[in-house]
Amino acid sequence: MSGYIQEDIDPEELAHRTELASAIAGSVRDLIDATVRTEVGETDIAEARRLIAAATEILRKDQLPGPFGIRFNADGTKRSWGNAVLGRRNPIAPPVDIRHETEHSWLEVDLGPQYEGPAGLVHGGVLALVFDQLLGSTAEFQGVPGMTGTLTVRYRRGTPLGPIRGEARVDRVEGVKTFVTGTISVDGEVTAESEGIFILPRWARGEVPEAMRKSVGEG
Ligand SMILES: CCCCCCCCCCCC(=O)SCCNC(=O)CCNC(=O)[C@H](O)C(C)(C)COP(=O)(O)OP(=O)(O)OC[C@H]1O[C@@H](n2cnc3c(N)ncnc32)[C@H](O)[C@@H]1OP(=O)(O)O
Repeated sequence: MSGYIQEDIDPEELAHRTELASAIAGSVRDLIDATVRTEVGETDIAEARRLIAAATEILRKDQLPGPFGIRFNADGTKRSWGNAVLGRRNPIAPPVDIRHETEHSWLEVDLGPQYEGPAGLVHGGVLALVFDQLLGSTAEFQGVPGMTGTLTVRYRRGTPLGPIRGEARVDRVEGVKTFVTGTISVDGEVTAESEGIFILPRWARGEVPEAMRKSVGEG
């Protein structure tokens, strides 16, 4: 499966690259927030655009020919830096850190004004995005990974922008299908719930490298 790249990098160098990735993405996240909420006038907008164009030109000096993909060391250590939810180097990603316990997985993340849907509330598609990753990662961690076949979300009440908590657990496994359920809550109150069916695709059912197989559905 293309897009999965084995790329052995020694731990010290990897820590350095991770720091750089997080730093540039953090700066751009700040820029996104500043852009959404700016009230400055035409002159400042023109000046900001000139500086952004200069920064873009610097980053364009050396680019990947396509998306980042999923890169892993021989030991299975994985980098999904382009992932829309987890991606360390993707300013679109909050980014989310998913924690795995024996029975369940969880995350806490602050969703700011760039994720707005209804006034002051998180966009429903963004919540679906977070669920997709949380539930998919939960299936992967439990050793029953898959790609999202079906994801349903029930929005029980509006989710205010700000800190949210997500939790998920595997409900059951039927053959190649893993059923995962989860909730998103704010201040202990559930605002949305979800069920996902994660299916181990045909290409991953045979002999594929373990690190790649473990990545299916995790991103
Ligand atoms: C490439 C990089 C990877 C790695 C990708 C990693 C990135 C992941 C990022 C986070 C998660 C995502 O967003 S994933 C991206 C969004 N999802 C996708 O793009 C998936 C697109 N769809 C597909 O690739 C495929 O349709 C699959 C894998 C879902 C299923 O195809 P398949 O593998 O051929 O399945 P098949 O053998 O026919 O069926 C197996 C069983 O599942 C049932 N089944 C089949 N489809 C569905 C379905 N949509 N919803 C429910 N159930 C279904 C069948 O009835 C059958 O049940 P029974 O007869 O056994 O009872």
